[in-house]
Amino acid sequence: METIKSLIPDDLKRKIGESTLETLTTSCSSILDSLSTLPQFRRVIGDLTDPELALCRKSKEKALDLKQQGNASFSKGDYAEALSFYSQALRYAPMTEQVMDESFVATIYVNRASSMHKMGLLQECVQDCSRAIVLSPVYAKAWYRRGMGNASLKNYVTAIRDLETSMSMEGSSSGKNKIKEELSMIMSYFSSTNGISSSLNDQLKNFADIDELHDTKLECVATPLKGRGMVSPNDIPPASLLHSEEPLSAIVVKSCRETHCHFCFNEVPADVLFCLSCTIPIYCSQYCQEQAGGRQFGRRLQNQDVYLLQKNLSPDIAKHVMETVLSSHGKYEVEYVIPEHGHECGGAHWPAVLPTDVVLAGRVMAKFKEKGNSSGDISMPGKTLDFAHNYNQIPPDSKLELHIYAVVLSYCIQQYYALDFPSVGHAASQLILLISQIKVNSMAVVRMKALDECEAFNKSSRLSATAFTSNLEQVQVGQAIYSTGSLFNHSCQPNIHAYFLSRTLHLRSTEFVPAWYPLELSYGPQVGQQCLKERKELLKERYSFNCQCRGCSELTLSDLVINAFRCPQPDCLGTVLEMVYHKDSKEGPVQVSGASLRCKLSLPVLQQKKGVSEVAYMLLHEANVISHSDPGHCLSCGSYRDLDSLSTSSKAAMIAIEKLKDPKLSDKAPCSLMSDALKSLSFLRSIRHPYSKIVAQAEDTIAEACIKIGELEHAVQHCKESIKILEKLYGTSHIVIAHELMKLASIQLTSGGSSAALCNIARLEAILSLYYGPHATAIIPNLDALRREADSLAADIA
Ligand SMILES: C[S@@+](CC[C@H](N)C(=O)[O-])C[C@H]1O[C@@H](n2cnc3c(N)ncnc32)[C@H](O)[C@@H]1O
Repeated sequence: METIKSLIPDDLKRKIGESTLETLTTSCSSILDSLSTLPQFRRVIGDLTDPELALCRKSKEKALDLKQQGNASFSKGDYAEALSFYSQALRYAPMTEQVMDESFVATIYVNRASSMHKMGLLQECVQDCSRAIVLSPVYAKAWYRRGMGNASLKNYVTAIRDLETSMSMEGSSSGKNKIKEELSMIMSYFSSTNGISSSLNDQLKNFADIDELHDTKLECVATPLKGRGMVSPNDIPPASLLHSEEPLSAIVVKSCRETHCHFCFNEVPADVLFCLSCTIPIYCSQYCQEQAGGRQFGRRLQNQDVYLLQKNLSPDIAKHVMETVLSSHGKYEVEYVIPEHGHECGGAHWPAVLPTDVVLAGRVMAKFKEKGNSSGDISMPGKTLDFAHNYNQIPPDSKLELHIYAVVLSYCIQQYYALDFPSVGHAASQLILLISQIKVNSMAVVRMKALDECEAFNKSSRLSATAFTSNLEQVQVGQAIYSTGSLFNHSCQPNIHAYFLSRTLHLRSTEFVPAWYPLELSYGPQVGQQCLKERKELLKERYSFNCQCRGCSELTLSDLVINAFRCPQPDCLGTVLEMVYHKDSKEGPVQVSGASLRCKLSLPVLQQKKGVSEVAYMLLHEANVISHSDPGHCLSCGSYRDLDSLSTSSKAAMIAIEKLKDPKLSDKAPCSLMSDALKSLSFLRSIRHPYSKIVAQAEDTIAEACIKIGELEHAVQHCKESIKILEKLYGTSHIVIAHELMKLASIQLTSGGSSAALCNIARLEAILSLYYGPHATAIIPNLDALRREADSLAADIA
């Protein structure tokens, strides 16, 4: 990007920076004229799109080398390392029908299956064997390993069939004898267990998704301040599932490229699959592989295969082979989908290099192209997608980047479709609008992250105090654009909650919403999380709009206390702020200003010692209050504090407390560190407002440290203090409170406070069902384990 930027003359940069929707076509024509003639630009495009230079090409030599390294690791007993080498070998092995060496790929699958069998990954082992069998139905070793995997899974009937099949295909007599031995052992075990088996299907049933019916009507209406928005003509009760939707297009984020499926965004299992044509995407299953790549895995049984099988094998065995191959192939209903990654892997690596937003725009464009847009006009989506783009509000430097990326993307896509991208400004301007639409409307697909301690907890049969010692974290795994989802506006005090199962968006009401009232979700910032000023800045920077939500047009209690100091008067709960809020002179949103602006409160009003929320209300709603209060004065009684020195000492106290987080300290935190932290906490309490978020964070950090050193009673106290503050900032039914309750309940369960824990678990369940309904178990890591523990305790108490 920087190379191309440097090639653009300064006057053109200025013209682009000042461009508006009206002048976009002209600025695009100018950049096309300027770049297309430059040899350096042609070289950059060549590097990105020339298959000969691509870094993502398959290579049988590399696959062979990796397979051998896998064999070496297997021989020395390092099965995890072997698994990783075999996976990399599969990544590089050519797999398209024309060039695939089927027996080579089948061997790697079986070798990987053997490593997984050794590691106890039994289902994954059986799956890899089935993949090998699809490629090479008469491969005796694949049947043998599948039989052994099924036997370990106690699927004895199938295991016996697999081993019989293997025996009938095995050429060597020593090999046949070995299989015979295994077979007789499994048969005798099978008869001794009376044929009890747990089939894979039985286990998979547990994962069935719960589908809720919902018939909420949604309508898109024009709003005075936020463009279009969504409402319902009916009253909506809390916790109603309002909407579910598949994305128009989606892409995995760069940080998750090696860990999460590039189609559904779930973490990949040990038997990870790869793109058949290039080495970039990874998939969790054949289904995702086909949806993204658009090609069938392996090959289907041909007529001559069937003939040969029937000729060479007994009818029973031939039937078992055909059923296995067909069930591995025909597991999913094949519907025509436009492959998401199909147009990207023609031997070029631009999808791995360009920013996520730009590649996502390319995906949307390719979908429109493949949906039968025969005109060859690849600039259609910008016109067709009816989404906001906010082009005029975008900062000048971002406009320049958009121009460059639009030109680069058009060359990349052009290479795959062998189209002549119209080298006119209008086409490029449509692409710019499409990328801007993606920036404004795409959503971050997120997952709740389980922490390391939680994993340990899951494995142990009894609850451990370290189970939920850290907060659950939301991590972004993908970026996706949804047709209806994009019409919901943002609120810092949302009344609906968005979450994702795989890549499907779900929207659920978190409170009662009357008919025709705006249904709004949060694009990120929320009241309680940051103060008004920070929220507004973030939305402006990330989405280029000035937030007009209910949380930003009325000053809330949370905004007045979140970063506040406490009043120096011991009996006053007033708040001392570093900045001053005032209402805009025009009837409109709250403006936030720095120290120079005055608060509109008269001294008599201040002297009445109003509560914080009353003061907040008057501050903005009573036109006659006059401003004479500088920052540093209590909003209730007017008393003064020196904020400069308080800020410095507050930061120093936080640093002392944060030292407890150092992972090197683990459970051996020296006493002096804890006593320093406790002194700092008590200092913070003396200067910060009792509802300040900084105090909540300090309480939380100390609670976690107390758990590490086994001081569970103290941990409970600090955790409770933190929750009390968070309730003031977010409200009592916010999802943040549920996460904290999860931690508190788990400590209480361990420290013997079982009835208090059960109460907290009941509260947490109520909040989770508001936000996630029956999907809570699928979303919140380890919730099931906590529920099991609570159930057994409830039974003990009863
Ligand atoms: C995802 S779109 C939502 C639908 C959009 N209002 C429309 O007409 O297409 C996001 C855009 O809606 C507007 N918007 C959403 N929430 C807003 C808010 N709280 N305040 C002001 N504008 C908002 C902004 O223009 C923003 O860039």
